[in-house]
Amino acid sequence: MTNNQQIIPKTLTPENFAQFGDVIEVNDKAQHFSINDGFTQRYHDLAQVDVTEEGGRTLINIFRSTPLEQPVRIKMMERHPLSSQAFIPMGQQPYLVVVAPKGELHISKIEVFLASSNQGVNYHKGTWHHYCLALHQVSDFIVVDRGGAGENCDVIDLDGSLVIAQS
Ligand SMILES: NC(=O)N[C@@H](O)C(=O)O
Ligand code: NI
Repeated sequence: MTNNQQIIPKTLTPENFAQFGDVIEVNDKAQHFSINDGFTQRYHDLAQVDVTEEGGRTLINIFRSTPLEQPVRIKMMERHPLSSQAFIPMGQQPYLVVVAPKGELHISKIEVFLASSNQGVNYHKGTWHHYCLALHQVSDFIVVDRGGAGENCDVIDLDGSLVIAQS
């Protein structure tokens, strides 16, 4: 039996997520301006969509994700070496974001964030992450990622000894 190491999720902010990717949210630091006769504020260019390597094209998808049993054990990490991948929640539930810096995966570098339903995330190319982790109820996410040739998903299986504190 491996030792269980419990990880307490951090609050997701653009600053503490910067090494992994972008946080897609309305905040006063984001570039924004009035459009549509003043009836709309455009929060502009919030994430670096990077999908064109090796002739890739943009895909817009919906992921309908079922929550895993709590407490969530981290049993895998994956990365997309050819593209970014963005998750934008469509519902009202928070969700978990599990990431590690690009390059060689170091278990000790895994970080867990609790994202609110008002926050999307965009993993930069090569950022290690767990697949989509909904909480509390089946949740839909708009997912912007890459379609095209080439292997774009490296997966590493882990032993589940990293446990995310009940969220
Ligand atoms: N497999 C797939 O399309 N989804 C994963 O990449 C994920 O991050 O959820
Ligand atoms: Ni992914």
